[in-house]
Parts: sequence; C-alpha cells; structure tokens
Amino acid sequence: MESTGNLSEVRNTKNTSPNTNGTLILENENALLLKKLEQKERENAVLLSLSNSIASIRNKLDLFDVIDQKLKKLFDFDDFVICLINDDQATHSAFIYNQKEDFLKTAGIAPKASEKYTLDDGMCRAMISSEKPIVFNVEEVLTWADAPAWLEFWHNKGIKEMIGLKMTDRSACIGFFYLYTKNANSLSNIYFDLLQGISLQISIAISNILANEKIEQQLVEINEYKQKLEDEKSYLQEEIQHKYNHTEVIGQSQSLKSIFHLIDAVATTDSTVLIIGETGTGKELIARAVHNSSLRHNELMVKINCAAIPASLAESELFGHEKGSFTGATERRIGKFELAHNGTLFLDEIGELSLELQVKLLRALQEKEIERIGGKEVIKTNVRIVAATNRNLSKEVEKGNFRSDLYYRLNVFPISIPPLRDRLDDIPHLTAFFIERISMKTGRQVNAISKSALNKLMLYPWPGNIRELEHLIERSILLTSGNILKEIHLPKIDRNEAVNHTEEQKIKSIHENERDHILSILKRCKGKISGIGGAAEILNIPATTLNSKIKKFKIKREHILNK
Ligand SMILES: Nc1ncnc2c1ncn2[C@@H]1O[C@H](COP(=O)(O)OP(=O)(O)OP(=O)(O)O)[C@@H](O)[C@H]1O
Repeated sequence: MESTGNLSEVRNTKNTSPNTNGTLILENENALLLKKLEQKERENAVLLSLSNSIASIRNKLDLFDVIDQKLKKLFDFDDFVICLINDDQATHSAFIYNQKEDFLKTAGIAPKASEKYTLDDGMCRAMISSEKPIVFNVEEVLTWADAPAWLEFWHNKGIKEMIGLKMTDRSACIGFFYLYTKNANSLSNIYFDLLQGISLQISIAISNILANEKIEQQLVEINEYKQKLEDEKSYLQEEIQHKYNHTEVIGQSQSLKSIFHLIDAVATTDSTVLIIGETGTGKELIARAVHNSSLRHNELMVKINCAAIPASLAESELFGHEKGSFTGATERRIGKFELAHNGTLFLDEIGELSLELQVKLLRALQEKEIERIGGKEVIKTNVRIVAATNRNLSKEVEKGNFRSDLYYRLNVFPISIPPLRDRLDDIPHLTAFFIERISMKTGRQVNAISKSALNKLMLYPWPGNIRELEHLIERSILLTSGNILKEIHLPKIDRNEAVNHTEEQKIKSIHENERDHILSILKRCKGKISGIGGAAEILNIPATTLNSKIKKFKIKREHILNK
C-alpha cells in the first residue's frame, strides 16, 4: 500500500529521534501511531476503492466480485452471503452468494435465492436488535433451539465463526450480511465500525441492483408489449386487406330474427358459442356480431381457419413458438391465442382440427393457459371462444373424428344458421344490399333488379348460400349496361344432384307437372303464399290465383310440410 505525505512525516520523525529512555517511550508511541495510521490508511483505501467500484456495479455478480476481491484484503474470511428480507416481511432469502460452479458442486445443498427462511430464528433476532455486528460461534449456535435451518450447511463446510450484521435502508432493516471463516477467533471486533461503513455502501449497491433489475424487467415487458402491438398491427392489416369492413347482418326472416335474439342473449356473457351452418351462410358475420355486441368489443376478434393451415403449423399458429424451437422458427412468434388475450378467438372450421390439436385446444380451454412451442413459461390467457363449423359435429364424434369432451365444451351455446334456400324472404333484402354495395365498389350505376330476375334468384337452390349470391350479383352487375339488373347469370345446376331420378324418368302430364311445380315452390316457401318471398311472388301470379290452384290440385298443408 502506498504511503501518504502524512505517513512519511511520521516515519521521518522516528528515524531522527535521540536514543534515551524518554525518547524510547516516544519512539514506541510513534511506532504505535504509525501502525494505527497505516491501518487507518488501509481501511480508507479499501473504503475508497469499494465506493468507487460500487458506483459502477450493475448486477449481483459485479457486487459479489467487488466484495470478494476488495474485502478479502481487510478481513480474513472464507465466504460471505447477503440475504434480503422478502416482501412478506416474515422471511429472508439469499441474494448475493457464491455461485461459482466448483463451490456449488462441493457444497451439497447450497444457498438458493428461491429458498425462504424465517426471520424468527435466534441469529436474525440478535442481529435485528443489535446496532453492532455480532460474532457467532457456529458450534455454539447449533446447540440453540432456534438455530437457523441453513447453518448446518456451513458447519459441514468447516465454517467455525461468522460475523453477522443487519443491513439498513433509511433505518429499516432490509437484510443481513454474513462473513464466514474456518478459523476460530479470527474475526476481531476492531473492524466493526469499518464493517458497518462497508455494509452501508453495500446497501446502496443493492438498491441500485434492485432498481436495475426492475428497469430490466420493465424493458422486457415493454419489448413484449411492443412485439404484441406489432403482431396485432400486422394481423389487422392482413384482415383489412381481405376481409370485412362492415358487420351489418342483412335479413328479416323469422330464422334470422331468432338468431339476433340468441346473439343478444349470449353476447355479454363469456360463454363459448358454436355457430353451425353450411358454407357461406354468414357464420363469420354472426361471430363478429357476437364479438361486437360483447364487453370485449374494444379488443381484437382473432380468426383462425382450422382448415386452411397445414397440420404441422397449426400448433404454432394457435399457441406461438420461441425462436429456434423448430426448423424455420427464425423469430419468436406469438400465437392467435395470445393475440386474442382479453378479446375473442374465432375458431373457424373447427371440425377440421386434427385429433392431436383437439387435445391441446381442450387443455388450453380448460386451464386458461398456454405454452409456446419451445417455451418454458406458462402464459395465462383470457379468451372468449366462438367456434364455427359446417359439419355435424355430433356425427363426427360418433365417427371418432371429433373428441366428445371438446364437443361438449364448445357446444355450450349453439347457433344454427339455416341455408339461404330455407329463408327465401331474405333474398330480396340481401340482393338490394349487395346491388348497392357492389355498384358503389365498382362505380356502376345499377340500383335495382327486375322482377323476373329476382324470381330467378328465388328459385335457385343456392348451394354456396349468401357468398354465392354476393358473387353472382357482382358478376351480373359487371355484365349489365343499364341501371336495372335484368339478366342474372346463374350457374347450371347438375340435375342429377338437384332432382330425384325416378321422379324425372316418370313421364308426367302438364297437369301433374304444374301441380308438382307449385308444390315444390310452396315447400321452399314453407307454405307462405303472399308477400315478400311468398310462393305467389316467385311464381309471378296473384296470391288469389295461387289459392284457387292449390284448391284445384288438392294440395294440403301436410303435403307442403312433408319433405
Ligand atoms: N346476413 C348477411 N348479411 C349480409 N352479408 C352477409 C350475410 N350473411 C353472409 N353475408 C356475406 O356472405 C359472405 C360469406 O359470409 P361468411 O364468410 O360469414 O360465411 P361463412 O358461413 O363463415 O362461410 P364459410 O363456411 O365458407 O367460412 C360474406 O361476404 C358475408 O359478408
């Protein structure tokens, strides 16, 4: 250690003193003074270097190294541990300790940050009530009834003595600082003041580390949040590009009114909704209506089409993956479940989900938590499920293609959407709606449809339902030059599929043909004779004429209802 100017002055005095009795005493006093000065100087140097190093400490490892290197110059100790009192104020846990691999290997059950120890032991109590550091003899403490549980470990490692002192922050005890030594009586109390000064500096370093850890944690959260926002943004951009910008459900048929009633009843609950209907009947539109009328309407409704994703990617699509979790996973990606957190997850074509994924989906629904592929943490999710299918799921359960437990979990509140051919009275409203929307989109001036064209629409069986109607009107508008849609370009229906063979092969009279035609229209209109979507309108005859034909052909109610 280097000397200061003061110290060399003391040395010079010593060398020039005369050799008499009086001067001998003076010399001894000088020597003692010199020793004390040197000691003080060493302490100051260590304190100074400690406070310099502490200013740059960022994490626990830095602090461990600083204490290990700098303090060992002053004190004869083999190990040390810093414990902090936990938030519960009843326990404490190791915070800074030797984590070097060779130490952990030889140590057996080494200190662990996750382990909590009571504050109600003899050593803690003694330290909390003392303003000074305390020297503990390990063997003696082990005989106490309230010896700490962890002391046995240090005893087994050959520790004989330890100094313990409380660490404070604005006079509140925040933890303890222990120095351990294998030599008995080596920890002299002449350093106690110094040790207290050091412990104060360490407390400051710990506050900095905790503040840093908090900032780092917040940074991680901010980054995760940022990532989530980016994911949401790109998801929404994708949706806007190829999907709805309207959520209007058009139609006034009795069946649609019943569906509106069901939506009102279920929307504000968190119940799972299962929408069943043929392709193009508006299942997604209804799902959106459920979401928009729910308390989650300000959050996302995230759609996943179970039929459109390859089985190998479906799990990642639903639950996400960590970077490097499989070949091709070059970036971390959050799944649709996480994306829909606090919102609605719309599982379209749920009947197409593989049995393997059905198990995973069921678990996610039951536990309300998911794990990303390759991820270690469990992520809590709060998601409302709306599923849709064009399959008969109970039949799929019977066939073993769909798990019954998942079916029952999904089938809490089923909504069935009838095909368009079973709600003819919606056709005029839907047609008017699509004409207006498509004319606007394409810049055409079409604003109405002729009666005969509408009749053609009423007679067509609509295997593709409303989606087919929408596309057909678009095609017809593009092919029309005036502002009334007169020509409808209906696709040719495969007669083999559409009608019963035996019926067609039988040669019928004109009379029979007329009766069959009227009966089939009446069946499609469910017996409705007059008004919008009524059989008279479709047949283009007055309702009174139709009534007299019904009488003439002896068509009874049971003929109409009998499918
Ligand atoms: N009642 C309705 N009013 C207005 N538009 C509708 C209505 N029902 C369906 N549509 C329109 O028909 C098209 C098909 O609807 P949607 O995609 O919701 O059907 P889907 O049953 O989910 O079809 P898929 O089974 O093929 O997934 C969409 O463009 C939708 O806007």
